[in-house]
Order: sequence, then structure tokens, then C-alpha cells
Amino acid sequence: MLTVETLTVTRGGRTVLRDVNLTLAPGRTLAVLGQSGAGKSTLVASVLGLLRPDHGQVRWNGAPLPRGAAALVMQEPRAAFNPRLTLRRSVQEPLRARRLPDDPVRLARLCRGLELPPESLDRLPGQVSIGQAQRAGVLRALIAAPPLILFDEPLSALDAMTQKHTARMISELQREEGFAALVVTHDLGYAAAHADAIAVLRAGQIEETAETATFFAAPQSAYGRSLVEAAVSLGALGRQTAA
Ligand SMILES: Nc1ncnc2c1ncn2[C@@H]1O[C@H](COP(=O)(O)OP(=O)(O)OP(=O)(O)O)[C@@H](O)[C@H]1O
Repeated sequence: MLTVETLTVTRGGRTVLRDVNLTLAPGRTLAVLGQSGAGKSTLVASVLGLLRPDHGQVRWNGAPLPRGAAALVMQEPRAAFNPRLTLRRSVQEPLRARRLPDDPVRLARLCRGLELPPESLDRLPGQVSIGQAQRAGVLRALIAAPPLILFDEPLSALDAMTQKHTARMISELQREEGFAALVVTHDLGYAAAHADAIAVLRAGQIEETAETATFFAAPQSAYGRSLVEAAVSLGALGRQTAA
């Protein structure tokens, strides 16, 4: 269980996260919704332990998050990889980092789940499609079976069809593997379809958190309502979720 407790982070002299509280249980997906500059990437970096908070803490089962317990899927798939290494080398890097042996059976199963032809792993990141590169990014995050995976706008570099397909593959793998997923996104359609719970982040503060159906049926904060209304009017949400 991930708990983020009264997390406050300052960057460049400004408080960019203030008293953020979140919880996320294994097997569940929490979507953190927020617009550009809300502090989503700062939250991800803080959970990963890359930024030191001024105040508050990130815990996993009541203790500091162990090294290797969290993996990250970044927004830009190609930028996430060393351009000079084959995808296979990069994908297996988390195993090397943790001194774990290769597991060809697991690798083959994950490749199937992500519809990645095994031979695509022998190419360089620039030699596969963006969609394949992003799925290789998911593969790298999953390979060492971390209990927590953070996704920073994981689908925004992909076209709409590929987004839907990739999101379904990730959800299916989550059902099999049971990891907790924290997804920061401004994509309400994705959140409505794939998250169990929603947290709304605005200007570094959590405006509300709720189970997904509850949030979309009746957002409690004025900002949450405006996000849902904007998404409905853009056609990004099904009518059943219109508030
Ligand atoms: N290294 C930094 N130094 C100073 N300020 C920063 C730094 N990184 C981010 N910020 C500021 O912190 C705030 C939150 O940034 P952050 O990148 O976490 O937001 P975000 O919600 O992820 O936005 P986006 O969706 O555009 O990536 C912004 O106002 C940003 O300008």
C-alpha cells in the first residue's frame, strides 16, 4: 500500500506541492488529474524519491519505499531509452540493477501481453514505432515485477486508436500482475475508463479524491466539476459520465 502523507515540495523557491495526501492499494489504479503545471511530474519524482520533500513522506506498507519497488513509464517513449542500446538491453536493465536473473519465460509472456514481437527487442529505439517503443517502456517497468508502477502521461504521445489499445493491454497486465498503478494524466477519458479512483490536483494541492464512478457522477470541487464539464463538451467522456 502506497501512502503519501502531507507531502510538501518546493522547487525554485516556489511551493509546487502542498500537503498532498494519497493512498493506493495493490492492484488498483489511481489517476491524478491535473492541468499543465499542477505538479503532476513533481509528484511522480517525489514518490520515486528523486526529490526531497520539505515536509511529509512517501511510505510503502508503512516504511520508506524500498529501492526498486517503484518503476516509471515516461511520457516520451523514445526519450526514455538510450538511443544506442537495443530495446532488449534497456528492457533488461532493471533486472541487472537488482542482480536478478533473466527470465525468458516471463519476458515472452509480457511481450505477448503487450503485443510486442520478440524480434522488435533487437532493434534500437529509433527503429520501432512510437507505439512499440512505449510498450517496450511498459515492458521495462514490469520486467522486475515492482509492486508499484508510476505512469507519467503514458499515452499522450500515441494516436487515439493506439492509446485505447495500449491502455487495455496495460489494464489486462495489471489484472495478471497485481501492481498498484499511479497514473498522472490530463486525459479524463482514460481515467474514466481505467482508474479505480481519482485525485484532482490543482496548483499543487489535492482538491478532491473519490472512487472513479463517484467522481464522474458528482465531482465535489468546483475545479473537478469544470474538468468533467470540459471533457464532456469535448466528447472525451461517454454520456453516462456526464455530471
Ligand atoms: N526544476 C524546477 N525548478 C523550478 N520550478 C520547477 C521545476 N520543475 C517544475 N517546476 C515548477 O513546478 C510546477 C509544477 O511542475 P510539474 O512539472 O510538476 O507540473 P505538471 O503538472 O507535471 O505539468 P506538465 O503536465 O506540464 O508536465 C510548475 O509551476 C513548474 O514551473
